[in-house]
Amino acid sequence: MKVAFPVQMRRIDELIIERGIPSVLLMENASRSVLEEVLKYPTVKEIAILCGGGNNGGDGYAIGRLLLNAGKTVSVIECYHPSTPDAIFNASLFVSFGGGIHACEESTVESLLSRADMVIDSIFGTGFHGELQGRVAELVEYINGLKSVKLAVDIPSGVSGFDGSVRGIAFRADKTVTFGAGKVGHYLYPGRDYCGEVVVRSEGFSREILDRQLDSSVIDEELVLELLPERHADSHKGTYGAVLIVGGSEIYTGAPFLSALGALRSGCGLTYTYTPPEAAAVIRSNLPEVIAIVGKGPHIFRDDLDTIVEIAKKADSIVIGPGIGRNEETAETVLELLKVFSKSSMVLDADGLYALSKDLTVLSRTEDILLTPHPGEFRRLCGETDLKSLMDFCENFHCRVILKGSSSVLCNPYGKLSINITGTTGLAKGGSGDLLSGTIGSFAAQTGDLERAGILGMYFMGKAAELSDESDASNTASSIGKEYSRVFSCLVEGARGEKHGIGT
Ligand SMILES: NC(=O)C1=CN([C@@H]2O[C@H](COP(=O)(O)OP(=O)(O)OC[C@H]3O[C@@H](n4cnc5c(N)ncnc54)[C@H](O)[C@@H]3O)[C@@H](O)[C@H]2O)[C@@H](O)CC1
Ligand SMILES: Nc1ncnc2c1ncn2[C@@H]1O[C@H](COP(=O)(O)OP(=O)(O)O)[C@@H](O)[C@H]1O
Ligand SMILES: [K+]
Repeated sequence: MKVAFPVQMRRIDELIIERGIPSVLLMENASRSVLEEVLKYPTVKEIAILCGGGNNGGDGYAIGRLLLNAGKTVSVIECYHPSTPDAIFNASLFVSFGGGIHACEESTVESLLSRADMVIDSIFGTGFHGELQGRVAELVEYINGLKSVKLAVDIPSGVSGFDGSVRGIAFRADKTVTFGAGKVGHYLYPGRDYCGEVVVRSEGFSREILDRQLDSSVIDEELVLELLPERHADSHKGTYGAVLIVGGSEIYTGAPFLSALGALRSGCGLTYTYTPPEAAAVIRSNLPEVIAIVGKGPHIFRDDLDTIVEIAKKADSIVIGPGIGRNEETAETVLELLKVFSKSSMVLDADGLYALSKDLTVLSRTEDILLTPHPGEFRRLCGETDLKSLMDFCENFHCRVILKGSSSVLCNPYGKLSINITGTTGLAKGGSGDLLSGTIGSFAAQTGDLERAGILGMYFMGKAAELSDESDASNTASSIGKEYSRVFSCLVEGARGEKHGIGT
């Protein structure tokens, strides 16, 4: 599902208006779709709408008029004077259809809000920046404490549509009705928490313009089915690629095992690991299908370089880092490997990223690398962890990065985002990152495309956690890796349903 940055959405609105649909008609269409969503709550009779001065406020006045016509009791609370032509027009229409407007400073506003069955937030939309302040912040905080149904128009006020960040207070919605396409800020935390259920309504928008203007996505089943490598009856292990995982140390003996589990279970033809002996023993006793090559010492050292390079000749992708540790010689060896493999398809994870932080210039020589840091690791590389910094980093170093979290974002050098929203708190436990890196390495070996592999890997691990029978608290990366089979089955069933018009 395509998603938009606010600036892209503004451009889409402009293009549609240039084609001849008046902006006020776009506003009417948007407001009608909100009306339909409100009418899905049959017990809601009395509604309070907070309106800002921009076009989001304009939507609010139009929604108010439509709700009055639908027989509801409606009060508008004016947070800012209407200032755009469409907001001014719709505010006056609301009044001429008998609507009542209250200034937000009025002392009766709180009791009016507490009486309402539903509160609609039409204060700010995609034009919001900064922080809610003064009386508006006070009212939003008051509303957040009420039991009524809360619905946000386009995006909850206080949430940045660009990156989901919230400074101070924001409206906490049960449902957010958005127009044309979801906004990036709907799907990234903390914004994702404030949106409740996100309903995308695109009546009146042109599919062709949306497709042409937008390249970022929230990863959904449809996209995954498009990207999933096919499996042919007439095939062999060579058809599905080979991955080499380099990692492990005498302390971290399980990480390469988890990474190899991800690789095996996501369909790779051959999985090689190169690890110190203690880590190889774990792999050999748990995953006999893996070709576990044993390193020379308790860590990956310079002495191992030649053998690793030799094995890598058989691999279509290389994962470096799971459990590799922070020994200084190991870090130097990792930097050497990055230079030697500069033309290979590589996933760099965990303490492989620690090694990279010692010399970021190595990135300028790599042609096809995906970094998979969590925010702590990314801060070490970049100094910041916000979305703009991530996008700048990928552009400057011409690389791909997955910034992992409760929502994860894959960013490419051209500012295209792929946002993963699958997953559970069962993944918030040591080991999940290792499982992910091997899964991505496996899909990279199968498809020859790291970005595609990153998208598939994130979705697979998250979906497997969702489908697992284990409770989130007691789930483990090794159990989640074993659930990949269910993800494949679900996708196949979904595809079959779609083919026969059943829907999923
Ligand atoms: N034709 C269109 O462009 C359509 C727009 N629509 C609505 O219009 C919205 C976008 O409208 P606008 O671009 O007018 O943006 P907003 O309605 O979000 O308001 C932006 C205004 O608020 C001010 N502002 C921003 N942050 C502030 C802060 N922290 N404190 C005080 N003031 C602040 C800005 O300076 C600007 O004047 C969308 O979210 C959507 O709801 C829909 O009606 C669909 C059609
Ligand atoms: N609450 C959550 N919801 C969804 N995914 C999560 C959650 N917590 C963690 N994850 C995922 O689990 C993985 C954890 O990776 P990482 O922090 O590197 O862990 P590890 O210490 O196991 O290497 C990431 O892919 C992250 O997106
Ligand atoms: K809003």
